[in-house]
Amino acid sequence: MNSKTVFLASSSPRRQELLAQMGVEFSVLDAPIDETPIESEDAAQFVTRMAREKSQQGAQQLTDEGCWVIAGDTAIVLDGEIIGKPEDPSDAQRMLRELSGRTHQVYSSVAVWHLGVLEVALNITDVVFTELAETEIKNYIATGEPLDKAGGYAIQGEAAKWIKAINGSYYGVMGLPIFELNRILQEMGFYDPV
Ligand SMILES: Cc1cn([C@H]2C[C@H](O)[C@@H](COP(=O)(O)OP(=O)(O)OP(=O)(O)O)O2)c(=O)[nH]c1=O
Repeated sequence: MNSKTVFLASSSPRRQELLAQMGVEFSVLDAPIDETPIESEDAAQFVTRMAREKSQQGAQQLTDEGCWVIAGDTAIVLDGEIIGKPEDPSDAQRMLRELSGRTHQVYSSVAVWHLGVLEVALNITDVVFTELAETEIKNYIATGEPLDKAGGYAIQGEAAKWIKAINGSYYGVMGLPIFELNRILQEMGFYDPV
């Protein structure tokens, strides 16, 4: 049992579910930041900066330096271009048409803040999508599932049936690269020695 005080700076139910799956006990913090990419940065720089800023924002709300603050960010990358979350159903339709029959990358970062030290890791996973018919896209959008997800789909939801293969981390695609997070926590001395 680990008695550390942990905060997850995220409103994402997926990140909450995956951190709980790791066996970490935590409270949730709302850490809103400006999520606009800077023109000069690439996808890797963008998603790692987002996770860093979310965890720093969360840490600023706390008075106890000894707390642990975890945050993450997930973006879809197609032909080197970052695809964020759809703004509305027609934006989701545009994204799913673009992803149809192609392989894209999911960039998923995780950052941990503790005692003023910040560590960040990035997972990049290839996702192979089958060809999608217009009616499939329409019906999927009607479920509401795409709207709060990067790229307009959820691997853990109905979109699972369209994913031929992934090369990388399922948990990264879902929103929290668990393996990388565990490694950072080990390196930062989160776990009690056995
Ligand atoms: C690709 C993909 C993304 N997603 C989700 C994970 C994230 O919640 C979301 C990406 O948006 P993010 O901006 O990374 O996160 P968020 O706004 O949901 O939460 P917060 O910033 O407060 O931490 O997309 C899935 O649930 N399944 C998937 O297959």
